[in-house]
Amino acid sequence: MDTFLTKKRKLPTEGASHPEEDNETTDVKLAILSSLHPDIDQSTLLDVLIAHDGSVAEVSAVLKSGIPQRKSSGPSGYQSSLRHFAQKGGEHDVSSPSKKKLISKKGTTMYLYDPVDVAEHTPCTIIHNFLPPEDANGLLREMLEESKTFEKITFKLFENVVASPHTSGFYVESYEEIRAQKTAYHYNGARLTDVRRITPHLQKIKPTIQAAVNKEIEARIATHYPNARKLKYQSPKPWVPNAAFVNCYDGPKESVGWHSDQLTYLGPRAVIGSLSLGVAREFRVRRILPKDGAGSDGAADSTGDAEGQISIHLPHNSLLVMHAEMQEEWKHSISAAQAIEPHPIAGNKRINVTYRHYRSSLHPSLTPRCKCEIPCVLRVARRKRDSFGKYFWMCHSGNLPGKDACSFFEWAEFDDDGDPIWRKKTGRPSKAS
Ligand SMILES: O=C(O)CCC(=O)C(=O)O
Ligand SMILES: [Fe+2]
Repeated sequence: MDTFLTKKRKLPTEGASHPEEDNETTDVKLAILSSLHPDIDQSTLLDVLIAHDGSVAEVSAVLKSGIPQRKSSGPSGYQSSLRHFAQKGGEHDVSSPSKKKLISKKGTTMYLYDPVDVAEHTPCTIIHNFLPPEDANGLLREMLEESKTFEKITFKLFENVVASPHTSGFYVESYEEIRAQKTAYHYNGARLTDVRRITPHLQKIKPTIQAAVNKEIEARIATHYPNARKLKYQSPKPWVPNAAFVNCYDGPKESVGWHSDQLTYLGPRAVIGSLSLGVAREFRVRRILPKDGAGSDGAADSTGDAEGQISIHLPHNSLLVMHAEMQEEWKHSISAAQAIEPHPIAGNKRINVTYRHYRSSLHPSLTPRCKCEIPCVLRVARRKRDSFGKYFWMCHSGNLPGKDACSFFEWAEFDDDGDPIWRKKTGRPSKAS
């Protein structure tokens, strides 16, 4: 358990009810709490401390009111819910997550383990022990074998070519699709060379993933979206994955930096089903706010990071659903770990499979081409309040070493279901199917 916690991290000082607590380090606070509550283990105390903005007095008061103890016999990563500890506003009001009192403050990380907490505080839902164990292990073994030939993705960062801090593979359903991926699709301005046919285990679990993700989407709409209706631009059709990206993180230092997933082929309000296998790691999410606008608590700053990070614990055989509000409004990452708990099958490795739905209406033969004659990338505006959330097409050859992006820019239009509307006469259909 301790392997997932960074004990040296600082807790928030703002909002502490006793100013004298401000200069205490986390370790000192934990030591105080430990001596007051010897029956509660340190990592649970740490989570409660974070949930209460680092206030020892507040935590102690809450704990005295009688708290269920952390179960030591649970699976790796099990923790009692924050619900037992954090006194939050609007806990039962799930219709609008924005109304809830935020307990993740700027500069801090809130650690979540319980699926109810994840659904409440993030744009994700998580299902633990998702597949029958033999299916999860079968897929893990298959992907560990596949990952021996995975490569790092290289991309241009300013003028340098850098390699992703993990390796990956990309799987589609047919040889025809492999050919299309290699000839028509572009990622960061370049074509993929390593595209693979879906494997027997990836294929076998696809219907289970599909059914679960659709169920989670329905539940999300019913409980979290205004008037219990799908979001504008979200597809009304059932989610049917037709591609899978597989990542392999070999050891605690392998990671993926802060990003949101490219919407070019998934379209607006995309939903992604993400299965974790092997070593448990931390998935971090943070909300993006316009740099010139105030956040929900009026605390926007120049980085747009007004609410702090939330860390979701991803154990072996857990399915994380990234919902329709995620890619546009949040960023995510897999942070490097201080230490990991080796997995009996995977050793130090974590395998992550993200199932995605590529929209036929966003096939690169239909989307705008820039002056470099490359199909454009679809982005969402996030810098300014006025244009926040608007989609646009732009050149992505600036991602290629030795090339600069051309000046192509076009606002993107979508119908209510997220399929593109083409108004200009550029040879594209007036409305793609
Ligand atoms: O490994 C994960 O859980 C996330 C991977 C990811 O964000 C991606 O492939 O885009
Ligand atoms: Fe991602």
